[in-house]
Amino acid sequence: MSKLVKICGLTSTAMAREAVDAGADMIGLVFFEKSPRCVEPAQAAEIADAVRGEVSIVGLFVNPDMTRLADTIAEVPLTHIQLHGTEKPERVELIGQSFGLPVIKAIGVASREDVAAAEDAFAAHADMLLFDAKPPPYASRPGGNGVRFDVDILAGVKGETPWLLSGGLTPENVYDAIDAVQALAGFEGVDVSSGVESEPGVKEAKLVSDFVGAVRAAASDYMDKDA
Ligand SMILES: O=C(O)c1ccccc1NCC(=O)[C@H](O)[C@H](O)COP(=O)(O)O
Repeated sequence: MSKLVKICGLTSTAMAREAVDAGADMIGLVFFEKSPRCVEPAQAAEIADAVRGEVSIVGLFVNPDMTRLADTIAEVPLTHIQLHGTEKPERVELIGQSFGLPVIKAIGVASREDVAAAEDAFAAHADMLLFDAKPPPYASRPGGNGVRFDVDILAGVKGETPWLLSGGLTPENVYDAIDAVQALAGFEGVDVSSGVESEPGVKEAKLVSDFVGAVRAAASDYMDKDA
């Protein structure tokens, strides 16, 4: 089955067009001031309008208040909200209900226990989970750090809530990463930011297209093996 590809942290309409033309399913717009990928709502609206209807448009927030969410969503109609902070399960659910949008809850994981705890806590409250590496101690942001985690820790995932794999993925390593998790319950796709950039905030068309190509190849080889 085809897997979702989310390209996160787009900062221009040209990058969004390249991501869509490469075959991405979701694009992420970062509304976190400390990120080099942060976009103002007006800029985000332009980017979203350029590809609306062709791709899901995910707004990424870190511990947002309701006013911030409401103001942003009024200016930039989104298809999904991604929460990448320390939001609690009830808060995740409240945000989803308040805005009538599916919520992707990002979780930094480093052990099997982290994965199990995240599933137990958020299964009934989030529409999708995004397993990411924990940010390194020097990081100025909770995600988009290009850091990998050992995907073997996902082996016991229950998968009641669909999930995306992220954290340090690149066109070179995403095939093997998918191969390792492809058969796991709930695996829905992958998310990338740093690995398809020439510098933070600047996506490189060739890297994006190589990344999507590697994801499609991994899914198709898996189906062939399974047949
Ligand atoms: O991308 C950012 O700058 C960012 C800032 C604050 C919170 C989350 C952020 N990115 C989250 C993403 O969805 C990334 O795609 C994910 O963490 C993977 O990033 P990378 O390891 O760089 O591929």
